Amino acid sequence: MLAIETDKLVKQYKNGVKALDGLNLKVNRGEIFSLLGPNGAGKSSLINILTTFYKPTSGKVTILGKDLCIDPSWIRTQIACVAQHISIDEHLSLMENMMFQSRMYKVDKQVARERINSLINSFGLVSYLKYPTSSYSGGVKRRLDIAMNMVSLPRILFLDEPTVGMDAMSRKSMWEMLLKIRDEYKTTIFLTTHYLEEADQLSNNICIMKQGRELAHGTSSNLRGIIRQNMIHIVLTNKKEVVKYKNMLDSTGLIKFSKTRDNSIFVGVEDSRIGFKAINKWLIDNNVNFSAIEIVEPTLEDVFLALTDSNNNRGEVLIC
Ligand SMILES: Nc1ncnc2c1ncn2[C@@H]1O[C@H](COP(=O)(O)OP(=O)(O)OP(=O)(O)O)[C@@H](O)[C@H]1O
Repeated sequence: MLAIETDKLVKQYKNGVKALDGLNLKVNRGEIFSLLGPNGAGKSSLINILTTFYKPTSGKVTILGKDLCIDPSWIRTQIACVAQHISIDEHLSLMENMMFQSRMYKVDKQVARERINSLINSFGLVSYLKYPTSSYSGGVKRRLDIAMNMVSLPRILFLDEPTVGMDAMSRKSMWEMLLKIRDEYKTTIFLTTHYLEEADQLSNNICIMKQGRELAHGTSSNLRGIIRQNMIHIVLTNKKEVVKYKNMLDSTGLIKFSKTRDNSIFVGVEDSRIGFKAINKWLIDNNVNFSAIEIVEPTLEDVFLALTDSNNNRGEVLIC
Protein backbone atom coordinates (compact mmCIF):
# COMPACT_ATOMS: atom_id res chain seq x y z
CA MET A 1 0.00 0.00 0.00
CA LEU A 2 1.16 3.50 -0.79
CA ALA A 3 1.68 6.18 1.87
CA ILE A 4 0.26 8.94 -0.33
CA GLU A 5 -1.50 8.97 -3.67
CA THR A 6 -3.04 11.92 -5.48
CA ASP A 7 -5.19 11.51 -8.55
CA LYS A 8 -5.85 14.49 -10.82
CA LEU A 9 -5.57 16.82 -7.82
CA VAL A 10 -6.70 20.39 -8.43
CA LYS A 11 -6.51 23.36 -6.05
CA GLN A 12 -7.98 26.60 -7.30
CA TYR A 13 -8.04 29.56 -4.91
CA LYS A 14 -10.89 32.07 -4.75
CA ASN A 15 -8.79 34.58 -6.71
CA GLY A 16 -8.78 32.12 -9.63
CA VAL A 17 -5.14 30.97 -9.25
CA LYS A 18 -4.81 27.25 -9.98
CA ALA A 19 -2.02 26.20 -7.61
CA LEU A 20 -2.45 22.50 -8.43
CA ASP A 21 -3.57 21.50 -11.88
CA GLY A 22 -4.30 17.76 -12.11
CA LEU A 23 -1.37 16.53 -10.02
CA ASN A 24 -0.73 12.78 -9.90
CA LEU A 25 1.71 11.57 -7.22
CA LYS A 26 2.63 8.27 -5.63
CA VAL A 27 4.70 8.11 -2.44
CA ASN A 28 5.81 4.69 -1.19
CA ARG A 29 5.68 3.75 2.47
CA GLY A 30 8.95 4.10 4.35
CA GLU A 31 10.67 6.29 1.80
CA ILE A 32 12.01 9.82 1.74
CA PHE A 33 10.17 11.64 -1.02
CA SER A 34 11.34 15.09 -2.12
CA LEU A 35 9.22 17.63 -3.91
CA LEU A 36 11.14 20.14 -5.99
CA GLY A 37 9.82 23.11 -7.86
CA PRO A 38 10.47 26.78 -8.50
CA ASN A 39 8.68 29.47 -6.42
CA GLY A 40 4.94 29.30 -6.96
CA ALA A 41 5.02 25.71 -8.29
CA GLY A 42 2.35 24.69 -5.78
CA LYS A 43 4.45 22.86 -3.17
CA SER A 44 2.97 24.59 -0.10
CA SER A 45 -0.54 24.25 -1.48
CA LEU A 46 0.05 20.52 -1.87
CA ILE A 47 1.45 20.12 1.68
CA ASN A 48 -1.50 22.09 3.05
CA ILE A 49 -3.90 19.68 1.34
CA LEU A 50 -2.02 16.51 2.30
CA THR A 51 -1.95 17.63 5.93
CA THR A 52 -5.70 18.35 5.82
CA PHE A 53 -5.43 22.16 6.28
CA TYR A 54 -6.89 22.90 2.84
CA LYS A 55 -9.59 21.09 0.91
CA PRO A 56 -8.88 20.13 -2.69
CA THR A 57 -11.04 21.73 -5.38
CA SER A 58 -11.27 18.39 -7.20
CA GLY A 59 -9.40 15.11 -7.58
CA LYS A 60 -8.67 12.41 -5.04
CA VAL A 61 -6.12 12.12 -2.24
CA THR A 62 -5.50 8.81 -0.50
CA ILE A 63 -3.32 8.71 2.60
CA LEU A 64 -2.41 5.33 4.10
CA GLY A 65 -5.29 3.81 2.18
CA LYS A 66 -7.94 6.28 3.38
CA ASP A 67 -9.68 9.00 1.39
CA LEU A 68 -8.57 12.39 2.71
CA CYS A 69 -12.01 13.94 2.21
CA ILE A 70 -13.78 11.11 4.07
CA ASP A 71 -11.34 10.41 6.95
CA PRO A 72 -9.44 13.65 7.67
CA SER A 73 -9.60 13.18 11.48
CA TRP A 74 -8.08 9.69 11.33
CA ILE A 75 -5.41 10.91 8.90
CA ARG A 76 -4.50 13.73 11.33
CA THR A 77 -3.69 11.11 13.99
CA GLN A 78 -1.24 9.37 11.63
CA ILE A 79 0.78 12.32 10.39
CA ALA A 80 2.89 15.21 11.66
CA CYS A 81 3.93 18.36 9.88
CA VAL A 82 6.91 20.58 10.58
CA ALA A 83 6.45 23.94 8.92
CA GLN A 84 9.24 26.39 8.09
CA HIS A 85 8.29 28.49 11.10
CA ILE A 86 9.82 26.88 14.22
CA SER A 87 7.12 26.03 16.76
CA ILE A 88 9.11 25.39 19.96
CA ASP A 89 8.26 27.48 23.02
CA GLU A 90 11.45 29.22 24.06
CA HIS A 91 10.09 29.85 27.57
CA LEU A 92 10.10 26.10 28.15
CA SER A 93 13.07 23.73 28.44
CA LEU A 94 13.82 21.06 25.85
CA MET A 95 12.18 18.40 28.05
CA GLU A 96 9.14 20.58 28.81
CA ASN A 97 8.63 21.20 25.08
CA MET A 98 8.73 17.47 24.41
CA MET A 99 6.36 16.67 27.32
CA PHE A 100 3.97 19.41 26.20
CA GLN A 101 3.84 17.88 22.73
CA SER A 102 3.19 14.41 24.17
CA ARG A 103 0.23 15.76 26.19
CA MET A 104 -1.21 17.37 23.06
CA TYR A 105 -1.12 14.00 21.36
CA LYS A 106 -2.45 12.29 24.51
CA VAL A 107 0.52 9.93 24.77
CA ASP A 108 0.54 8.03 28.09
CA LYS A 109 2.91 9.74 30.57
CA GLN A 110 5.20 6.74 31.15
CA VAL A 111 5.30 5.85 27.44
CA ALA A 112 6.02 9.50 26.63
CA ARG A 113 8.93 9.65 29.08
CA GLU A 114 10.61 6.58 27.54
CA ARG A 115 9.92 7.71 24.00
CA ILE A 116 11.22 11.22 24.62
CA ASN A 117 14.46 9.90 26.15
CA SER A 118 14.98 7.63 23.19
CA LEU A 119 14.30 10.48 20.71
CA ILE A 120 16.67 12.84 22.54
CA ASN A 121 19.42 10.18 22.46
CA SER A 122 18.75 9.16 18.92
CA PHE A 123 18.81 12.70 17.53
CA GLY A 124 21.93 13.87 19.39
CA LEU A 125 20.09 16.33 21.64
CA VAL A 126 21.41 15.10 25.03
CA SER A 127 24.10 17.76 25.30
CA TYR A 128 21.49 20.53 24.88
CA LEU A 129 19.33 19.45 27.82
CA LYS A 130 21.14 21.71 30.28
CA TYR A 131 20.84 24.89 28.17
CA PRO A 132 17.78 27.13 27.71
CA THR A 133 16.06 26.53 24.36
CA SER A 134 16.29 30.26 23.55
CA SER A 135 20.10 29.87 23.35
CA TYR A 136 19.98 27.12 20.67
CA SER A 137 21.16 27.76 17.12
CA GLY A 138 18.54 27.76 14.35
CA GLY A 139 19.63 24.26 13.28
CA VAL A 140 19.25 22.77 16.78
CA LYS A 141 15.87 24.47 17.26
CA ARG A 142 14.67 22.91 14.03
CA ARG A 143 15.98 19.47 15.06
CA LEU A 144 14.13 19.83 18.36
CA ASP A 145 10.99 20.84 16.46
CA ILE A 146 11.22 17.65 14.42
CA ALA A 147 11.99 15.52 17.51
CA MET A 148 8.86 16.98 19.17
CA ASN A 149 6.81 15.99 16.16
CA MET A 150 8.15 12.44 16.43
CA VAL A 151 6.72 12.04 19.97
CA SER A 152 3.44 10.81 18.50
CA LEU A 153 5.36 8.38 16.24
CA PRO A 154 3.68 9.62 13.05
CA ARG A 155 3.56 7.26 10.09
CA ILE A 156 4.14 10.16 7.71
CA LEU A 157 6.22 13.23 8.53
CA PHE A 158 5.79 16.31 6.31
CA LEU A 159 8.65 18.78 6.27
CA ASP A 160 8.50 22.13 4.51
CA GLU A 161 12.07 23.09 3.57
CA PRO A 162 13.68 21.53 6.68
CA THR A 163 17.16 22.94 6.08
CA VAL A 164 16.40 26.38 4.71
CA GLY A 165 19.00 28.93 5.84
CA MET A 166 21.20 26.36 7.60
CA ASP A 167 24.98 26.18 7.38
CA ALA A 168 26.65 23.07 5.97
CA MET A 169 27.26 21.41 9.37
CA SER A 170 23.70 21.91 10.60
CA ARG A 171 22.37 20.64 7.28
CA LYS A 172 24.46 17.48 7.61
CA SER A 173 23.14 16.86 11.15
CA MET A 174 19.62 17.34 9.83
CA TRP A 175 20.19 14.84 7.02
CA GLU A 176 21.48 12.27 9.53
CA MET A 177 18.37 12.84 11.61
CA LEU A 178 16.04 12.39 8.64
CA LEU A 179 17.76 9.17 7.58
CA LYS A 180 17.36 7.85 11.15
CA ILE A 181 13.67 8.75 11.14
CA ARG A 182 13.23 6.73 7.95
CA ASP A 183 15.48 3.80 8.85
CA GLU A 184 14.91 3.41 12.61
CA TYR A 185 11.37 4.74 13.06
CA LYS A 186 10.18 3.54 9.60
CA THR A 187 8.41 6.87 9.11
CA THR A 188 7.66 8.01 5.57
CA ILE A 189 9.12 11.46 4.99
CA PHE A 190 7.61 13.89 2.49
CA LEU A 191 9.71 17.01 2.16
CA THR A 192 9.97 20.09 0.02
CA THR A 193 13.32 21.64 -0.68
CA HIS A 194 15.04 24.17 -2.89
CA TYR A 195 18.38 22.41 -2.37
CA LEU A 196 18.98 20.01 -5.23
CA GLU A 197 21.90 18.40 -3.43
CA GLU A 198 19.62 17.65 -0.49
CA ALA A 199 17.06 15.89 -2.67
CA ASP A 200 19.87 14.05 -4.42
CA GLN A 201 21.53 12.80 -1.23
CA LEU A 202 18.45 11.94 0.80
CA SER A 203 15.57 10.86 -1.35
CA ASN A 204 14.39 7.51 -2.57
CA ASN A 205 12.18 9.33 -5.04
CA ILE A 206 11.92 12.89 -6.30
CA CYS A 207 9.14 14.79 -8.05
CA ILE A 208 9.90 17.96 -9.98
CA MET A 209 6.82 20.13 -10.37
CA LYS A 210 5.93 23.43 -11.97
CA GLN A 211 2.68 25.37 -12.27
CA GLY A 212 0.79 22.76 -10.28
CA ARG A 213 1.79 19.81 -12.45
CA GLU A 214 4.49 17.18 -12.16
CA LEU A 215 7.18 17.48 -14.82
CA ALA A 216 9.10 14.35 -13.87
CA HIS A 217 9.40 11.85 -11.07
CA GLY A 218 11.71 8.98 -10.26
CA THR A 219 14.95 8.24 -8.45
CA SER A 220 17.71 10.80 -8.58
CA SER A 221 19.82 8.71 -10.93
CA ASN A 222 16.86 8.03 -13.21
CA LEU A 223 16.08 11.74 -13.37
CA ARG A 224 19.67 12.44 -14.34
CA GLY A 225 19.19 10.15 -17.30
CA ILE A 226 16.47 12.45 -18.69
CA ILE A 227 18.86 14.94 -20.17
CA ARG A 228 21.67 14.06 -22.46
CA GLN A 229 24.56 16.23 -21.52
CA ASN A 230 27.48 15.85 -23.86
CA MET A 231 30.18 17.58 -21.92
CA ILE A 232 33.86 16.69 -21.50
CA HIS A 233 35.95 17.92 -18.60
CA ILE A 234 39.72 18.37 -19.14
CA VAL A 235 41.97 19.11 -16.16
CA LEU A 236 45.23 20.94 -16.92
CA THR A 237 48.09 21.89 -14.61
CA ASN A 238 47.72 25.68 -14.50
CA LYS A 239 45.51 28.57 -15.61
CA LYS A 240 47.96 29.77 -18.30
CA GLU A 241 47.64 26.44 -20.09
CA VAL A 242 43.86 26.59 -19.69
CA VAL A 243 43.72 29.89 -21.65
CA LYS A 244 46.17 28.64 -24.30
CA TYR A 245 44.47 25.30 -24.97
CA LYS A 246 40.93 26.68 -24.77
CA ASN A 247 41.77 28.99 -27.69
CA MET A 248 43.37 26.14 -29.62
CA LEU A 249 40.44 23.79 -28.95
CA ASP A 250 37.94 26.45 -30.04
CA SER A 251 39.46 26.44 -33.53
CA THR A 252 39.71 22.65 -33.98
CA GLY A 253 36.13 22.14 -35.15
CA LEU A 254 35.88 19.23 -32.66
CA ILE A 255 33.73 21.08 -30.12
CA LYS A 256 30.49 23.08 -30.00
CA PHE A 257 31.49 25.42 -27.15
CA SER A 258 33.95 25.68 -24.29
CA LYS A 259 34.11 27.26 -20.85
CA THR A 260 36.79 27.34 -18.17
CA ARG A 261 36.91 27.11 -14.39
CA ASP A 262 40.11 27.13 -12.33
CA ASN A 263 42.44 24.59 -13.99
CA SER A 264 39.66 23.02 -16.04
CA ILE A 265 38.22 23.34 -19.52
CA PHE A 266 34.66 22.06 -20.10
CA VAL A 267 33.78 21.44 -23.74
CA GLY A 268 30.42 20.67 -25.28
CA VAL A 269 30.43 18.06 -28.06
CA GLU A 270 27.86 16.47 -30.36
CA ASP A 271 28.31 12.96 -28.91
CA SER A 272 30.13 12.42 -25.60
CA ARG A 273 31.77 9.05 -26.54
CA ILE A 274 32.99 10.13 -29.99
CA GLY A 275 33.98 13.57 -28.65
CA PHE A 276 35.87 11.99 -25.75
CA LYS A 277 37.99 9.86 -28.13
CA ALA A 278 38.64 12.74 -30.53
CA ILE A 279 39.66 15.22 -27.83
CA ASN A 280 41.80 12.64 -26.03
CA LYS A 281 43.66 12.03 -29.30
CA TRP A 282 44.00 15.77 -29.94
CA LEU A 283 45.49 16.32 -26.46
CA ILE A 284 48.03 13.52 -26.97
CA ASP A 285 48.91 14.60 -30.54
CA ASN A 286 49.53 18.14 -29.28
CA ASN A 287 51.60 16.99 -26.29
CA VAL A 288 49.22 18.68 -23.86
CA ASN A 289 50.19 18.00 -20.25
CA PHE A 290 46.66 17.20 -18.92
CA SER A 291 46.06 15.43 -15.61
CA ALA A 292 42.53 14.12 -16.29
CA ILE A 293 39.82 13.90 -18.93
CA GLU A 294 36.28 12.68 -18.23
CA ILE A 295 32.74 12.71 -19.56
CA VAL A 296 30.70 14.88 -17.19
CA GLU A 297 27.43 13.36 -15.99
CA PRO A 298 24.51 15.77 -15.59
CA THR A 299 23.69 16.81 -12.03
CA LEU A 300 20.19 16.92 -10.58
CA GLU A 301 20.50 20.69 -10.85
CA ASP A 302 21.11 20.41 -14.61
CA VAL A 303 17.93 18.30 -14.88
CA PHE A 304 15.92 20.70 -12.71
CA LEU A 305 17.00 23.72 -14.74
CA ALA A 306 16.38 21.97 -18.04
CA LEU A 307 12.87 20.92 -16.99
CA THR A 308 11.74 24.07 -15.21
CA ASP A 309 13.16 26.48 -17.78
CA SER A 310 10.13 28.44 -19.03
CA ASN A 311 11.25 28.08 -22.65
CA ASN A 312 11.29 24.34 -22.30
CA ASN A 313 7.75 23.54 -21.24
CA ARG A 314 6.95 20.32 -22.98
CA GLY A 315 3.73 19.65 -21.08
CA GLU A 316 4.49 15.95 -20.76
CA VAL A 317 5.26 14.01 -17.58
CA LEU A 318 8.46 12.04 -17.47
CA ILE A 319 8.23 8.99 -15.24
CA CYS A 320 11.63 7.47 -14.73
N1 LIG B 1 -4.16 31.38 -0.14
C1 LIG B 1 -3.92 31.67 -1.41
N2 LIG B 1 -4.77 32.41 -2.14
C2 LIG B 1 -4.53 32.69 -3.42
N3 LIG B 1 -3.46 32.26 -4.12
C3 LIG B 1 -2.56 31.51 -3.46
C4 LIG B 1 -2.74 31.19 -2.07
N4 LIG B 1 -1.67 30.42 -1.69
C5 LIG B 1 -0.89 30.30 -2.77
N5 LIG B 1 -1.41 30.95 -3.83
C6 LIG B 1 -0.86 31.00 -5.21
O1 LIG B 1 -0.77 29.65 -5.67
C7 LIG B 1 0.42 29.44 -6.43
C8 LIG B 1 1.23 28.32 -5.79
O2 LIG B 1 1.70 28.82 -4.53
P1 LIG B 1 2.45 27.87 -3.47
O3 LIG B 1 2.72 28.71 -2.27
O4 LIG B 1 1.66 26.63 -3.27
O5 LIG B 1 3.80 27.53 -4.26
P2 LIG B 1 5.21 27.04 -3.69
O6 LIG B 1 5.73 26.07 -4.69
O7 LIG B 1 5.07 26.58 -2.28
O8 LIG B 1 6.08 28.37 -3.73
P3 LIG B 1 7.34 28.78 -2.78
O9 LIG B 1 8.48 27.85 -3.14
O10 LIG B 1 7.60 30.19 -3.20
O11 LIG B 1 6.90 28.66 -1.35
C9 LIG B 1 1.13 30.78 -6.46
O12 LIG B 1 0.79 31.44 -7.66
C10 LIG B 1 0.56 31.54 -5.26
O13 LIG B 1 0.58 32.93 -5.46
